[in-house]
Amino acid sequence: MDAYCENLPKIELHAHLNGSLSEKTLEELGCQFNNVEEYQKLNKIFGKTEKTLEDCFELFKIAHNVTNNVESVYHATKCVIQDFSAENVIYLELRTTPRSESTMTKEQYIEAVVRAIIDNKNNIIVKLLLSLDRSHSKEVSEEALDLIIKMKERYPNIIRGVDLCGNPNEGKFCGDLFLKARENGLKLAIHCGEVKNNAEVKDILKIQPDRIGHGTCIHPGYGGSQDIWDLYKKLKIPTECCLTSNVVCGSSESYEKHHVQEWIKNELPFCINTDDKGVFCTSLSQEFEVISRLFNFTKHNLWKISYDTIDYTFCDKMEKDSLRKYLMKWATENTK
Ligand SMILES: CNc1ncnc2c1ncn2[C@@H]1O[C@H](COP(=O)(O)O)[C@@H](O)[C@H]1O
Ligand SMILES: [Zn+2]
Repeated sequence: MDAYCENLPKIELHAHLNGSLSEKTLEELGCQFNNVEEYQKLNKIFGKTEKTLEDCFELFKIAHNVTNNVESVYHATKCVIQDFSAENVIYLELRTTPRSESTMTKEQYIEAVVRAIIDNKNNIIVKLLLSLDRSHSKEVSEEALDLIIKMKERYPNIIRGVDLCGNPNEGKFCGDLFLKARENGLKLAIHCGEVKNNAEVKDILKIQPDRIGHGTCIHPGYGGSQDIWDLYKKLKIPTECCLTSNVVCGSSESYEKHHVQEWIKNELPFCINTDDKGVFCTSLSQEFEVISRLFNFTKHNLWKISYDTIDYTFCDKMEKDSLRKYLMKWATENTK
């Protein structure tokens, strides 16, 4: 099964650039050995306390310290694309928060990421989602959104959507920003219910994002409420599940108790993702192995997850059709 998960053509829809850097990439970017170890420390403790989610947000600073100029942002993006491609990810939606540093503006940051995407599209389709960080002030986010809209007009085939990310215990969801993003042709993928916050989850669901991230605390068995779950079941918004991320951060008690089981039981749309494969020391193949073990999935079940995920991507119809064709052909050649 492990080889099958590795070989299966996969679709990754929830990967944060600076959380996805491998040990090798961090070293190439000049990261010290002890900082690389620190970046990966959560996976080693795997002990989950309430504090680990908070710890996690500290770790991104390690990557941010070495992706602080256009060359390093370009290199980081290139390496992450190549790493995903090497494990047979055929379609990747990478997300990142535009960041300014003393040597680059947010616009130059986005340009560097886009350039790396354009230069590294062998055997893989890559789209970009730009993130707003919930811990930033509304003014900062408004300005960032205007830039995102401008850049989307410059690169309409690459920049496809907006994400809301950042420490879920900080800041808040500003619905009007996302409505504006949508009016300007951007798709919405919003981190939703990573921690219990029923009022916010309701506000997010009400604007009907195209996808939600995690969805941990929506079901009543996981801190949500019955009316929120009923609303979710009616809307059937595809949920980006990131099992290892949730277990390592402690937002899920264990793989066995992960909320994805409610999606499976109720036949609700979900996809499997890595979130931050560098920080959590995972890969998309590994996430497929986890889910296959948990639910005794057959090869066909796993293939179907990959195939259904095409529906939830933010690419054009023609690209979706070509992905479907590719997976169909792969199935006929690999299912004996
Ligand atoms: C663990 N669950 C999560 N929940 C919410 N936001 C997360 C996250 N994991 C990562 N990020 C967001 O992604 C940024 C790093 O990548 P970029 O600098 O944008 O490429 C983090 O700073 C955080 O805002
Ligand atoms: Zn995330």
